[in-house]
Amino acid sequence: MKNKGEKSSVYPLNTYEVPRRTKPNRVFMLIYACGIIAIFYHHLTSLVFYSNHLLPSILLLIADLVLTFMWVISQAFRWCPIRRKVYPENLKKLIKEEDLPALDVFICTADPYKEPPMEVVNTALSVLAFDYPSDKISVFVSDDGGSQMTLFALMLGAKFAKYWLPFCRKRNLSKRCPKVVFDPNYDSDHQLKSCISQEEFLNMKALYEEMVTKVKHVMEQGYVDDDSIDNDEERHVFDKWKVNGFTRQHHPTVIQVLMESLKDIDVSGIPLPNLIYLSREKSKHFYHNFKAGALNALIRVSAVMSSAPIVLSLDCDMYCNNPQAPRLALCHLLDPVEGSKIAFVQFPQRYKGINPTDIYNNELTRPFIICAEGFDGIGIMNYVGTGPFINRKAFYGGPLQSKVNIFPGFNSDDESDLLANRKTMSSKLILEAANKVADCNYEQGTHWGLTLGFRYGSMVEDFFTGYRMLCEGWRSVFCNPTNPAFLGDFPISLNDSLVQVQRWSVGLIEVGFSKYCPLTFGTKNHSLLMGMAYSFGAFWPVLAIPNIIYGLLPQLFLIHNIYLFPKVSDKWFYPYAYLFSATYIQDFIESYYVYGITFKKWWNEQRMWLVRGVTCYSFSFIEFILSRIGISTPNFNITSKVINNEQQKRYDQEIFDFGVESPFFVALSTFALVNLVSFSFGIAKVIFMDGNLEELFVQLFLSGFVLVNCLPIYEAMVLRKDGGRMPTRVTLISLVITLLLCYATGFARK
Ligand SMILES: O=c1ccn([C@@H]2O[C@H](COP(=O)(O)OP(=O)(O)O[C@H]3O[C@H](CO)[C@@H](O)[C@H](O)[C@H]3O)[C@@H](O)[C@H]2O)c(=O)[nH]1
Ligand SMILES: [Mn+2]
Repeated sequence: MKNKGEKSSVYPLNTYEVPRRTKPNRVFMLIYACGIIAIFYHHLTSLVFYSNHLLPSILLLIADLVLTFMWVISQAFRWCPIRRKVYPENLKKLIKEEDLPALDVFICTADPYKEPPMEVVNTALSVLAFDYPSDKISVFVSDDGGSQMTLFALMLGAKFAKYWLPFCRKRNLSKRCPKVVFDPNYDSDHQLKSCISQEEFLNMKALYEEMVTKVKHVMEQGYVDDDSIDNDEERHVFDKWKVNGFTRQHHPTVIQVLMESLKDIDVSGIPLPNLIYLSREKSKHFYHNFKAGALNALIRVSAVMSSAPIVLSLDCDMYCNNPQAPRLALCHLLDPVEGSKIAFVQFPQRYKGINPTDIYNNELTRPFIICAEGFDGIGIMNYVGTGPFINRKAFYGGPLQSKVNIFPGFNSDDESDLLANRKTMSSKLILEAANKVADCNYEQGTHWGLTLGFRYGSMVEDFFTGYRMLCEGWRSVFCNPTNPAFLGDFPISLNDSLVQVQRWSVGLIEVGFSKYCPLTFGTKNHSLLMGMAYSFGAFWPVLAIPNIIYGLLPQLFLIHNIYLFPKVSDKWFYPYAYLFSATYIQDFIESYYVYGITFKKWWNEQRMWLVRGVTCYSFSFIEFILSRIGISTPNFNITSKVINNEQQKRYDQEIFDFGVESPFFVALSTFALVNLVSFSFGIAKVIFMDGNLEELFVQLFLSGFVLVNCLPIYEAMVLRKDGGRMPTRVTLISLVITLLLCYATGFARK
């Protein structure tokens, strides 16, 4: 690595390095481009002069055009990737502790049954315990599930925090999420053993477990019963749920201040942070815009109650793993030169409990780390929904705006009243104003969702909003400390994982095929490289096209003795062989040597690329088209964070989980069967019918390649007996479709 980011300052807050591979990468781009040109030359000449098989030739040309388009725009990531380093120790030299900026943390939850309230409490406690002045932290939990159980759990969490925060602070614990500290597997951490007496540890654990038991009881009941409540004041809080007609989809705003810095202190006498529960108003008559709507309500409510200049947004399952996180982010946000231009500092999405070879590629190192370093090199970073520290100003317009009105909708008299009353967060005036901005009709006729706050119109509000901020002239930065700042949950079953990626894909396509298409809008409003990099994100799902064409077409035609590629002895065979192997080899070298991804992990990632291509990427196109013609509206299917023991066991043993009768699996099984039939036919032909291997080599190789990728699918169809096997109905339906496809190809011979 070459160090290029050396700052002249004696106490730099951050530097960056340019990896040595950048120049070789650019040379490689040139050679690779020559290979692509050769293939297109061959395509055109063979299409014009010799094509006996017009339809498949055109389809293969389309597949290559899409692959080329995606390759070209993806080069933005390889152009000048960088790796940053931060120096939080220098922060102290530049800014006094009492001058550190205040921080508002947003935590979103939406369903107590898919997102257990104890998870939310753990996440909240892990950030309340940041290594940061307590009275500068305000945590706002948004509950789109409108659940009294979640509020109840947070109430207990607030009581527990009085003990928990001093406990963490006194020992300077490196992990501050109670669930992690009290996990029996965490015992190995010597830090705990060396600095806490066994008695103290057990006392704290007992307090935690008492809270868990109470929450469990309430969850079993489905409501907060009188026995679980300590006093009338608390009882009164839950009266709101007793009103007739209070449902998840239809209820008034609930705002509850659970801890208030100016009033509440912990057991060591230090002020506690602020903790606020918010469930914005929901009405059947207003579209609520899912998470983006929740976040906009949070921006406004927090503006009224605390208006910290820096905002951290987290999903409820993303607990803080590194209490230094705010200081690491400040190393960028307080940078004397660049700081004021930065809209957000993004930490990568990292997960706990990924199995050793990451069978479903949940880690997503390619988009979350490798592409992120590429983005960072062009001065921007993709916003990934959870883990960004955001400059509050960026929600209200570009970096050059002179005065930001963070109280839109209030006149200046109201505004000064609010500021004067700010000291007591739970004052009537503040609560009334906060309730007003959380109303579901508040946004009517305003610019919220259009040019203010989180932008509506895409299921990936994070990708879309971050992108629009950058188009307004902001910069953003990627921060990836060795000790991950946040760790979250991920779907442990294949179907859930595909459902999640389908939602992302729909959201990305919504951006790609809108007037904000990064290829035009981004390029014009920012830079060519940014347009390319963001387009790669927005058009990611179009990889389904080459995937399906290359995964089915040559195979189906092989069965009908039609050969679509040059013979091995033909000189045109070489560009194909070169591009195929160069793509995989480059990808592997980069993954293995630069990012330490083992061969098995890498192979699983390649497999998931194929799997997603035939399932969620393609299905997302169908969903997108259906929504455009008004047949359906995309829905935010919340990923379940509840552990199913049997599924968890299979996941830990690295066994694929099919098990449900999902349309994804019909598509996947059909894909696997076509390749099995084609490969068997090809081999039989070479061995028994004296077929010419030279002629059918490419098609046979492609079938064999997909076949190797699909081995777990055949196993799940035939050999397995457990709950994760391929359902028989899915196998039978796919078999019928496979036979139909093989038969129908006969008609498309010409
Ligand atoms: O109506 C809704 C739906 C979801 N959420 C919250 O959104 C977050 C993400 O939901 P999850 O089901 O976990 O989806 P993921 O696919 O894991 O989320 C990723 O993708 C989302 C965009 O699709 C981003 O918003 C997330 O930050 C990012 O982690 C959770 O905290 C939910 O509580 C809401 O607040 N309101
Ligand atoms: Mn999630």
